[in-house]
Amino acid sequence: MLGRARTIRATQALVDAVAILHQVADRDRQALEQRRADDLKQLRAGFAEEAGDLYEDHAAETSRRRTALNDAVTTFSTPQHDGGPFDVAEYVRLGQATLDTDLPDRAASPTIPVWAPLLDHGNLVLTGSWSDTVAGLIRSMVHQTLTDSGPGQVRIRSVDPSVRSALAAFSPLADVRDDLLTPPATSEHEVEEMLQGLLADVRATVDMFQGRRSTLGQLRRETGQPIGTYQLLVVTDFPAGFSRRATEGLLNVMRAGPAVGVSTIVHVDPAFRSTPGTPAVDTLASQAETIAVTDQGVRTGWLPGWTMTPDPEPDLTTTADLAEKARGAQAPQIDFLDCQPNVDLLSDVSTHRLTATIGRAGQRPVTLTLGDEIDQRHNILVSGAVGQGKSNLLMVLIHSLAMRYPPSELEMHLLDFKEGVTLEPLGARSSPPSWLPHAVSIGLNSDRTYGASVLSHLVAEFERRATLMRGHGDNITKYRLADPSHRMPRILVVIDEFQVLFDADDDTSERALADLERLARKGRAYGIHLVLASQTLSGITSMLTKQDGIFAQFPIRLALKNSAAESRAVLDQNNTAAARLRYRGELLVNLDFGDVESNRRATVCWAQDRQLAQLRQRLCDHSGADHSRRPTTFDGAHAPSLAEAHQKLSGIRRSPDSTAARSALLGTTVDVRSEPVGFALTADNGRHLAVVGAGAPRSGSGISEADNQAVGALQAAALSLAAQHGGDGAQIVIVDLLPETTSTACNMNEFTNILGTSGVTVTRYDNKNVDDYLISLNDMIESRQPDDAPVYVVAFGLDRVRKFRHLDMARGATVTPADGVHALLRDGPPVGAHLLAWWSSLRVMNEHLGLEASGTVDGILALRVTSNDAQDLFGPFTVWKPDGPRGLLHDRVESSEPSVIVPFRPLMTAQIDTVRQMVEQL
Ligand SMILES: Nc1ncnc2c1ncn2[C@@H]1O[C@H](COP(=O)(O)OP(=O)(O)OP(=O)(O)O)[C@@H](O)[C@H]1O
Repeated sequence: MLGRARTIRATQALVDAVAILHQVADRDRQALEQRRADDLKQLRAGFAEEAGDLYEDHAAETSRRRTALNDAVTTFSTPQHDGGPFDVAEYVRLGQATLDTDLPDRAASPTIPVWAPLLDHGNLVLTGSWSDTVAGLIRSMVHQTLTDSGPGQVRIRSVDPSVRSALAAFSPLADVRDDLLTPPATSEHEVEEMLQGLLADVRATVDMFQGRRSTLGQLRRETGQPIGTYQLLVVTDFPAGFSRRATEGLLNVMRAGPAVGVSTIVHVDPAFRSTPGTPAVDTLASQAETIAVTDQGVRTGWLPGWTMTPDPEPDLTTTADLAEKARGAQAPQIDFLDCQPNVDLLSDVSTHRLTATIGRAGQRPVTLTLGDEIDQRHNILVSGAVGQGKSNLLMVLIHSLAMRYPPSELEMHLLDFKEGVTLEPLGARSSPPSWLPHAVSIGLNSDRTYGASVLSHLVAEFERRATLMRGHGDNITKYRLADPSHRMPRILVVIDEFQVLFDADDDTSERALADLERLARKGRAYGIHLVLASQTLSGITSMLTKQDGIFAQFPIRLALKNSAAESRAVLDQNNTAAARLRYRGELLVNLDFGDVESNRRATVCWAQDRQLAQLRQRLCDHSGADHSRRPTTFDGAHAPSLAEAHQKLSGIRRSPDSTAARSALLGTTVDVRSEPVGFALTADNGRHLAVVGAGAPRSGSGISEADNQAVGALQAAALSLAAQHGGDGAQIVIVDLLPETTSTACNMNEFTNILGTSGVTVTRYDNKNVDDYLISLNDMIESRQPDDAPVYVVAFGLDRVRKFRHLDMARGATVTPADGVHALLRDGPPVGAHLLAWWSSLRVMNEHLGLEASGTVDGILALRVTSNDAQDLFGPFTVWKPDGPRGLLHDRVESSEPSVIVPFRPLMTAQIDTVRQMVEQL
């Protein structure tokens, strides 16, 4: 602002000074001519002395005036720019002008800096044959336009039919954003197209002015928003390449453009002839200030009588810096809370609609309405390239809604498929409570299985609602109006990077797509609204359009800056406007399925993490921070700890009935409820569990032995069984054949000690005595009675038994360890004996089980096994690519298909005391 005020004052001063100087110059010239004549006369008359004085007087006078003028323009020669987005190069400096005089001492002539009005003010027409001077002047003007305007503010377009490539040095800008420097138009057709595009831009901005007489700069300053777009069109060798239509277009752009941010520099080469019937060059010149480059020098139309010496060309190597600045350009921030309307916290009802305020367009708030019966806009599609403000936009949308509606009016399911922490603070881990009370489930680092399960949960909810509503109208509004006591919150489902759901061509993808389609088409009636966000929609559009266009159910399109291809994907085939956005946080709001006519530019308000946390704290306070309503958080990258396993045990009470089935807890479901998953150990034959596959990746994954999933699953199983039995005489036999490093990393010693405090009898075997123990199982099973207290053999690393089928005759053995294990497998469950064992290799497990025991194990938990092994285990159609902490659990009796679980982590060193205390309190 300051810079502009100074610029205006300085401009005025300059104009005044130049006017004075013109008068002076004219008077001087007349006087000079008169005096010259007199001089000659006098000289001839021999009065040489007097003539000398006269010349001296003139030199002194002009020097005095020059000093005064230079003083007047000093401010102007150093324009003030604060580097903000509102800066615009209103004037560009061309060089120094010297007053044409016939004085013998030209150095004594006055000189002034020459500034040309440009953006927001006018156009320039530069005539002269193509030369270094012409090229230099053009480059200098473009360079200043870019340096003196806010970064990324001005787009340069060019018409270059003779391929002069005068602007080649600015090409780094095109790498930042293809619209910052578009390829030059060279053919007549391209020139016409470019001018049509510019005219459309001009018209769109004129519309935005709504009849106000103003310039774009004034409008921006008034609104505090970088609305509209500044563009500089550079034409070389006019009229070459210009058809009559293009010339008329150019004239229109020159006439109407400057006030709305489009200025033009036209180089006219007198060597080129115009197409007959086209407006003459003079007509162009009437819309511009003129500069003439001739052999006699450079003259400007606005300083007649002065000759200009152009400034040296600027250092064009700095264009890379300009490009870098443009890359980092950011919209002015609009505070999230300032942007929100003045409504009471958590006081709105969602019977008719949901309303959120996400930013501003000029001074007007940008409000989105979902679910309204008249507008029929129910779902939102969001896109934005990396780092363009998508996370912020989603957080703004979520929190704007959360402020208005209480959780009884609005519930949310939030899913994030990218590795990120955006949603994490919304989960229930925070203290004091600052989670999002509206969130039912939050999926961080979600995987496809989880995503698909959220969608099927929502489909189930939708069906539940459909049944409820029967007889009360066919949509949520009617249902709620029919009887105000009907409580039915609307549900908002936000899925960031949702395309990940369709990454593979498999069952999960198919299921997810089918559910998503149902929700998108029918969910609206039941108050379920989808917000799907993505960086890269273009890859999946074809897939989604094949399904009869899911996107046709998403009237609201929100596009942050992205490539032209993405812009087409999120908006419309003909709509590349998102590629021309300039800032992070600048948004194209389109409420009409991406139709190009409905584009509206806005700036998303900016929500700071701390501000949102405080807001959520207030929301938690207001809604009573009902702990039973904490969101369930599923973090795909993390396995639940044993301490959490223990918390989940609170649901599994000790049963006084000793014959009741006990459940060995192994992990949690990959779904909205994130529930404990157990394997029931009943007295039926086959109730054993085999864990198979590597428990941790071999190397380089960042997952260490301390996270060994096989150990974690079996520790949780043992701990949960102990919790269910306590002191009823049950036994847990730990067979620890783990390599020492794994055993130590997973705190097996501490774990066994803790288990011992639970009331069950714990015994432990290792490599040294495992053979004898396994052999003894044969007799043990034979001697047991059905009423005996259960015994659970929990074997960690059974494939490390070296002499599994070895009959040790030397010691008089009559059975092998294999016989003992087979006896347990075959006959154990009816007499309360169960095996839970881990083999890291499927081959070894098959060898161990052999024909004798095949089919005697109902439960298989596969960890890191190959796809072939997974198909051997679960059937030829199984797709299993374990990535992260996941296991595929199949209870062959209970279900026809395996399901994905997240196995618990082994006992962590940091949790030893916590888990010990928990077990002591059982
Ligand atoms: N509306 C906005 N106003 C001001 N600054 C913003 C706005 N939106 C984003 N920014 C700036 O851009 C940065 C990136 O924003 P954000 O994390 O939302 O981007 P993103 O598109 O989600 O990025 P990514 O996909 O890479 O995680 C923010 O840290 C902030 O500095």
